[in-house]
Amino acid sequence: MAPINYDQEGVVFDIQRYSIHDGPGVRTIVFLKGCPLRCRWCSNPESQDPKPELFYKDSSCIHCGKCLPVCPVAALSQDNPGFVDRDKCIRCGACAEACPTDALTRSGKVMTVNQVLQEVRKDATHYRRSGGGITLSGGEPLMQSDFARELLKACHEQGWNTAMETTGFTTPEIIADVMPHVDHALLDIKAIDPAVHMANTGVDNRIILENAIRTAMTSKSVVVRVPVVPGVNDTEQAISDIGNFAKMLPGVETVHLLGYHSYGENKYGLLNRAYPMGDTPDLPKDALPPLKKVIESLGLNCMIGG
Ligand SMILES: C[S@@+](CC[C@H](N)C(=O)[O-])C[C@H]1O[C@@H](n2cnc3c(N)ncnc32)[C@H](O)[C@@H]1O
Ligand code: SF4
Ligand code: SF4
Ligand code: SF4
Repeated sequence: MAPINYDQEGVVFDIQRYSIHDGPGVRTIVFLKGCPLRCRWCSNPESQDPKPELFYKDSSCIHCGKCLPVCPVAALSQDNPGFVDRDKCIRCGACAEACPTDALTRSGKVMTVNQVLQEVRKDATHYRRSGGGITLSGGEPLMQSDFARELLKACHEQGWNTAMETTGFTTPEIIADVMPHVDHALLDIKAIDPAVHMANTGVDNRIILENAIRTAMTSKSVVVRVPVVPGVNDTEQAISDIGNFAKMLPGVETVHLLGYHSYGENKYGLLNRAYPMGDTPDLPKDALPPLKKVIESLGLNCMIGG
């Protein structure tokens, strides 16, 4: 195996410590920026653009004007200081550094594998006791495949368990390159019907379904995850289609059902974007147990949440 490149850089938008979700034991979740999908319900809209970007919180702006002169490309307006012309913005972050109230903040920073390791190491004693480790999430972690691979290799070198939340929308070569370094793959399947998938995520699901088979054949443990979204896949038929697909993946025994929530809505506002789900209510709690039964009737284990 090639030596680990600890200087490999990636764009990380969050590191969450002490998570008890997204893999076994206590986990540190490292969120990588960039995603080729545009799921209408995505709870992390700041994850989608591969580069760092600005959040602007109007209610925190005191109109001091300190952000205006530091912008090298005049992407901020005199009349509405925090409003960002996102086509002009070169993501330098100077305005966020100048802002005294954090009305402007930058999401995403370039980190090396070594820098992420130093952060993750703070939880390492909990990994040993709980069988936990690191989970790569996003965004789509496979969009930064070189960084993901080197980070996963470095974690294995430390003896830490690795997991990845992915939708697998990438090339077969990247699956073959990265997935052998993942102990637990949490594989999202959002819809089997190609038209439904395209209309709600912006991409064809053929690659995803083919790569799900490749992932199942490459990874040590794979769980299929389904965000259950009203009007998209919250019917017994849609869930049964996903269950039947999961059932034929080698080694897959478990499906997680995640009910749609609108927790990410406010972040769309901070990015000056409209929320694609409008006022769609969160999936009611009683909608999931019957769908769980559908999965179980296919001979699979099913967990609500995950
Ligand atoms: C933020 S995604 C990151 C991983 C990858 N991009 C994906 O979608 O699988 C992590 C998990 O959150 C789920 N998710 C995203 N938005 C959601 C929402 N509004 N409600 C419920 N689950 C959501 C995804 O389906 C996925 O299982
Ligand atoms: S991030 Fe840089 S380019 Fe973008 S608005 Fe702020 S100062 Fe201007
Ligand atoms: S520096 Fe911050 S508080 Fe001052 S005008 Fe700019 S966004 Fe508003
Ligand atoms: S694949 Fe995941 S990160 Fe990408 S848009 Fe969909 S939910 Fe968001």
